Amino acid sequence: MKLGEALLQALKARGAGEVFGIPGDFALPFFRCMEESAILPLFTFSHEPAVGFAADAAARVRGGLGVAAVTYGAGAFNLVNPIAQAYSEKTPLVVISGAPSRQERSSGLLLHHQAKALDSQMRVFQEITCDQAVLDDPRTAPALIARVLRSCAEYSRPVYLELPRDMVDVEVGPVPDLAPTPFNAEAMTACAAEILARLKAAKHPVLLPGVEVRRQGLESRVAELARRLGIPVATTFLGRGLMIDQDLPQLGTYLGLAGDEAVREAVEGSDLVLMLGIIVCDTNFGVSGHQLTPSQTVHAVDREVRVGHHTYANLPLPELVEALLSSATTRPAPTLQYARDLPAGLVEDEGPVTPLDIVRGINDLFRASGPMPVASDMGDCLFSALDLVDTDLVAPAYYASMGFGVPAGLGIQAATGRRSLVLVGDGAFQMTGWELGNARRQGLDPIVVLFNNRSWGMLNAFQPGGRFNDLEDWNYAQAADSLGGDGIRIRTRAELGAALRKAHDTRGRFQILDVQLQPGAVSPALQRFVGAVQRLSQPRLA
Ligand SMILES: Cc1ncc(Cc2csc(CCOP(=O)(O)OP(=O)(O)O)c2C)c(N)n1
Ligand SMILES: [Mg+2]
Repeated sequence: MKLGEALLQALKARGAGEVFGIPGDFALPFFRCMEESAILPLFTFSHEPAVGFAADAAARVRGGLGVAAVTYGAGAFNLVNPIAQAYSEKTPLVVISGAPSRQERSSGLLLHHQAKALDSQMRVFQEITCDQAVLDDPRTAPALIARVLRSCAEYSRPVYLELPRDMVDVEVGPVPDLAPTPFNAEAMTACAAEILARLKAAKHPVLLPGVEVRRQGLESRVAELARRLGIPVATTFLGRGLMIDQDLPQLGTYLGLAGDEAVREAVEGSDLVLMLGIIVCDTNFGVSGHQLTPSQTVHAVDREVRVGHHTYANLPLPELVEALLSSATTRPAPTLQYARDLPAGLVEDEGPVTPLDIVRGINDLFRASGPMPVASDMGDCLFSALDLVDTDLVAPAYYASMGFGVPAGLGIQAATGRRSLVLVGDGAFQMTGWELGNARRQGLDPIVVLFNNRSWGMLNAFQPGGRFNDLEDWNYAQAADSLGGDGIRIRTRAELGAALRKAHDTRGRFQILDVQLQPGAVSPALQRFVGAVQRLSQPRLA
């Protein structure tokens, strides 16, 4: 089999559903191979950041691997930011970069697209991926592909494959199926026993599932564990949208001082917080009223399990969950006091629209017509998304790069066939919103709700008064038609309600709802975060 085809077959066999990419001369043979073999559908964009964001969202929403294919140098370096985000937020994403041929590398010439040296690109990607390989030898390429793709899945992090353009059509053997990386079964048993003993002794245990639970397809098994152990479940800022389809004793989303006080007390006052696949970062725990201590937590992430003050190495999360389930004794379900009533009932009058009105309108639409998968960008839209009804939600809630929303909405529909709803601010839309021009030819038609406050408003909320945050209004609705979609400017709540229903009923063309927000109008969630940060920045009384 040709190396290019062997690689595509191996990706498909391991859960990839499509490739997102932009070609270049170093990648032309691989793009031709993709088109002629049709092993995986190819979706192309106009700028590589969108390629990375779309591949990231595809992996998050569907599971399996996301795939981003680019050319060497100018293409791959454009991809660094989205891959850094995928690394930080633990998305299993495969970067395939075309590269100079073996003959070109030994020509003695400086090659176009190269940076400092021919392997500079590899060195950059070593910082934002968990495994890498150059496929420059047909004898080793299949085994390298197998190893790197296994790392991608087991560590739920991006990986990097460099594919010299003269290698794509070289005959290779099949990519072997590798057994999972082994682990110490005795250590797994001991670890599970120790966790269960701590849970048994705990009076108010809480389970916090994190992104690894979604990335490794463990939501139903973790839900079964919560039910079996009778432990209430809380999600985090980054884990918003997790466990929504599970019949569970759900507390809600833990946001520290910026969230629901009852949820905060349940988590911070717990004598055992079981954190499975959680990233312990500032957006998850930065506004905590009380920082969780090792004595009150068990934390499993990145194949390590920290129990109190000691750590078990190389214990994969899926097997840990099964080990806990196999020995867990059934305990009664917790009596839950917390049921959050989410914003709804948009008043469709002539009043100006606020971010909370947008949430009300979307929640009304989802309750009337069924939820859509949501992609949120960074900005106040991300905080607004916290108050959406339960639905599949992908959002950069930790690395927090702008530009994610529209490409992610396109990636969701490419990967699942489900039309997405995108939440994006005007600043982030200016970065990647124009990728909507690639929607129609590829059969994609997201609904884009644009929070237009004519500013980098979130920054104003944290540090008011900077004129440098002001933006011009580019009249995004007017641009829609030239890009192949429909757009409408919305000034009142009545216009918002009607536009959401019309957009939902219009298929085949993307929809831009350019919602004019009053300057300074922010979501309650962002207001709570700003208040919590200010509260924590006050000198603490001794
Ligand atoms: C790639 C990148 N560059 C800068 C920044 C820093 C930033 C975080 S939030 C923000 C303003 C976002 O403005 P927008 O209009 O989209 O949304 P809103 O605040 O609701 O008005 C900036 C510039 C980030 N996070 N990513
Ligand atoms: Mg804005």
